[in-house]
Amino acid sequence: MVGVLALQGDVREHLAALEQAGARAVKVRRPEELDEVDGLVVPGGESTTIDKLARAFGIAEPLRAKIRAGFPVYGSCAGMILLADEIADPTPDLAGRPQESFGGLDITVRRNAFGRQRESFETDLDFKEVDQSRGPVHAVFIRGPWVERVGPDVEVLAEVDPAHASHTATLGGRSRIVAVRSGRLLATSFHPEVTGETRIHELFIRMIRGEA
Ligand SMILES: NC(=O)CC[C@H](N)C(=O)O
Repeated sequence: MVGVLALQGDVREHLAALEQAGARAVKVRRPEELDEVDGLVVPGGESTTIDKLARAFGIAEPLRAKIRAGFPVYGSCAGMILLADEIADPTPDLAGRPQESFGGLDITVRRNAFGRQRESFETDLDFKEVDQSRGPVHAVFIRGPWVERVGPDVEVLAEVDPAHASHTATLGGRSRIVAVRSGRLLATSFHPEVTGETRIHELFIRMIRGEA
């Protein structure tokens, strides 16, 4: 059974995508519920809000500990930010306390890297570790982050090619990393759960089962 962290964000879409990819999926909000699932999806939404709510619900620390112990987690968009060990531009809250992440992935992410809402875009990606015979992965980016640094144990699964994006200026003429994996942690800057694309969730389910 796979959980979706249900504090804020597009929880329902991830539950549906997991079911479509062949897993049973449930919402997870409380620390006890973490122990009932074999892996967790951290959805897209607003990473500062999810961070604050996770601390308020007392689930941030238990989740950090589980991640350190090898628990499989897939983070999409805000979820990628929450899995990153380092946020390039952490937003402080009203008390001046900087945004925190759960961490686990040895990467540095930049929030809203492609620009604001109106710079949201879609593109096709070559995505490693998924069935290529089903074509490229169509990716929707909604105020997504990109990955600015990857550690030695992090595998890059997909990059946005500046030639394919409407973002030549933002990208500065270079490709940007938008999907990574390290051990049993998976993260994408984009939202496969909104396009009917099931291969990323299928990959995550295979990772949980130890098949990928
Ligand atoms: N679609 C998303 O998840 C956007 C992420 C959001 N910009 C953040 O920084 O948390």
